[in-house]
Amino acid sequence: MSAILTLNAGSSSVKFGVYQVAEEPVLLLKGQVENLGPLARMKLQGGAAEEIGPADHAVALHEILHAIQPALDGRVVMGVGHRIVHGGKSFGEPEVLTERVLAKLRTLEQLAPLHQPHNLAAVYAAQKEFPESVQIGCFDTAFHRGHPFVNDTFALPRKYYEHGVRRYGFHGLSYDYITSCLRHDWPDLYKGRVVVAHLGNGASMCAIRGGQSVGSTMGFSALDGLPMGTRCGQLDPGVLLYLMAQGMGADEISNLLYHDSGLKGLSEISHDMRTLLDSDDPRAAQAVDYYVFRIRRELGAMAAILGGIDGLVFCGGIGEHAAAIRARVLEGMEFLGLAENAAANAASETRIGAGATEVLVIPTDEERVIARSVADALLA
Ligand SMILES: Nc1ncnc2c1ncn2[C@@H]1O[C@H](COP(=O)(O)OP(=O)(O)O)[C@@H](O)[C@H]1O
Ligand SMILES: CC(=O)OP(=O)(O)O
Ligand SMILES: [Mg+2]
Repeated sequence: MSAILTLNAGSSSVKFGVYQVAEEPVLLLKGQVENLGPLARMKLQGGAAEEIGPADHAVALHEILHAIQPALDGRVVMGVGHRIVHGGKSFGEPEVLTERVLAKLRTLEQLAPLHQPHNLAAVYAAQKEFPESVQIGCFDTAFHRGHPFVNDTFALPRKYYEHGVRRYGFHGLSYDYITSCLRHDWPDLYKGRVVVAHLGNGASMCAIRGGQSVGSTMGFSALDGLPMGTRCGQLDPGVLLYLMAQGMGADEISNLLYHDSGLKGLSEISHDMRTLLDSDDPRAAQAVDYYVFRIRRELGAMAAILGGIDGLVFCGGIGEHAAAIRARVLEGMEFLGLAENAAANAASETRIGAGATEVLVIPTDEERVIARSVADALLA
């Protein structure tokens, strides 16, 4: 009997899944090491979170390889599927991770420093642990490769576009999963105009028409668009010029924008939405205000790109669990047909809208999208 393992190294967690190989893979075990840092937790689906002490991505991976043994129950891991955040302009489909492909992906590490090095480290670890298995890379950027030119470019001299300075967009595996749910359960919505808000530790929004991405708030790197746990979101490039003129170097600026900004930087308290919502510190309230303001602003932009919207979907850790944030995003949005069904929202039900535009909460499942791609490769 054979199995598929999926590994999804995010900026604050490593999520994993074990599946029985089948055209629609059968889930055997799912879990995550979350809150990476001094107080990381291992959480298996259906179980309570267990403190595992300090863990970075490497420790998390080690713990995961240990935790999956009972679920494998003697099954051989035939394929390991990896979330690879940046596929650059070359990769629009899942790829077998040969040495040639990996060499290309290493050149993109600088564009996604919170993810790409960890994604690739997981590949090397899996190659070692499961030498007989095929490694498949599934790219966050792939879902957006069909963007129209105006949404794929910056207004820089053309040669930069040719060199790959483009608006790639990310969270594509999540959008792919949400789109597959719409196709299955909400076929009319699938054919229509939908905005998906993936609000996790990283956050972005995507405009989807007929199942195809036509716009994303994220751009060249996973810094652009919405503010995130520790990332700044959209920033006037003049700020960077100013900081450089003040004597800050590239590494220092990178650290500022990726690690010390966003909710953490604005609140000076935490990157974690739960902590901020529980706090009565005015700085926490201001950070949340800014977060909501930017989501609402981008919602307007996405609706304009689509020429109106038929549905809004919330997903990601915050999108799935923070009813207060969803309520504030929907407030006063009647001009887009959006209204909140307060009881349904408070209970995080699937349908939380009370207006003409459908509003859904759909738990995303990047692991399943990865597992499907591995199954396709194994069964081809
Ligand atoms: N009940 C909750 N209320 C508010 N925010 C939550 C809740 N549960 C999780 N979150 C937020 O979700 C974030 C993690 O989202 P997730 O999508 O799992 O992260 P990642 O981007 O690492 O994949 C946490 O930083 C936390 O702020
Ligand atoms: C691309 C990105 O920001 O991913 P995550 O939300 O997992 O950090
Ligand atoms: Mg994530």
